[in-house]
Amino acid sequence: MNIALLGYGKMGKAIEKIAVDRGHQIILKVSSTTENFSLDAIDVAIDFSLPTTAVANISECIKNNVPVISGTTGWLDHYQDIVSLCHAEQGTFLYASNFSLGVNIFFELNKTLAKLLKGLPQYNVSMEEIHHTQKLDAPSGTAITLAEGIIEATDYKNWTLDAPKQNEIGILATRIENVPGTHEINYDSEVDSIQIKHTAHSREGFALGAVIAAEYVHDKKGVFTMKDVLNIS
Ligand SMILES: NC(=O)C1=CN([C@@H]2O[C@H](COP(=O)(O)OP(=O)(O)OC[C@H]3O[C@@H](n4cnc5c(N)ncnc54)[C@H](O)[C@@H]3O)[C@@H](O)[C@H]2O)C=CC1
Ligand SMILES: O=C(O)C1=N[C@H](C(=O)O)C[C@H](O)C1
Repeated sequence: MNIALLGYGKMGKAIEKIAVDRGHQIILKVSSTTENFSLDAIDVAIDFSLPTTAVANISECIKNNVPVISGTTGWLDHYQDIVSLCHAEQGTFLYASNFSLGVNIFFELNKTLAKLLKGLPQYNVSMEEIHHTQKLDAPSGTAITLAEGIIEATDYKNWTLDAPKQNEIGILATRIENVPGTHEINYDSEVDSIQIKHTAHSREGFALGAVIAAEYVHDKKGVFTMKDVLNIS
């Protein structure tokens, strides 16, 4: 496939390596210094840019009939606008807060654990996400997806970065130099604790999942998620 990288930072570079190893060509790299670009001859675009640039990048691809996947976090207030645009233009779009195959399994484990603990109010849930110090958004997109999974399965209503009130999931966002991404969910009662945790050892897992997702969508139409890619029902 001919791939456009919309964002050529830490993730763009990790994706380039894996895409080339899998036989693809990177024919466009867009960064903050790119003034104009053409999407001619692009089979699929991969957006890992900034919270402030993702919506424009994704819209441009959809309007030019170029399938696009995005891993950029921090822009999700506009997710439904993008879904509507994609349907209106009969385009192709996939967003994932985390492309790691392991994290997508972890999302399912999280929902199963939440369902199991729904009837046991003595367990109080909380979450910690740890990332590198350059990260622009907090909490992470992954932590928001995890919290939404718990909210869907239980009586919790919201997540918060502040001290949690009744029915709120407290998220602690910690920033430490060079940490690629760690997410931990804790259920604490007076007598014991249950914890589940995913630790990324590098960005390679995110990048591999993104290339696999790009390969999946490039010849399809519609709005997809990693559940479609991984055939999770
Ligand atoms: N969904 C997932 O699996 C993952 C998501 N992320 C997210 O991906 C995004 C990028 O992460 P990193 O690569 O670590 O950030 P980064 O800061 O290293 O790279 C961002 C790049 O975007 C470029 N950029 C600026 N304006 C642009 C524009 N208008 N169009 C295209 N590119 C532009 C910058 O020049 C920079 O190279 C973040 O939102 C991060 O949270 C990061 C890792 C995994
Ligand atoms: O910014 C990052 O680095 C990451 N961002 C994503 C998120 O916000 O969840 C995914 C991953 O944890 C790394």
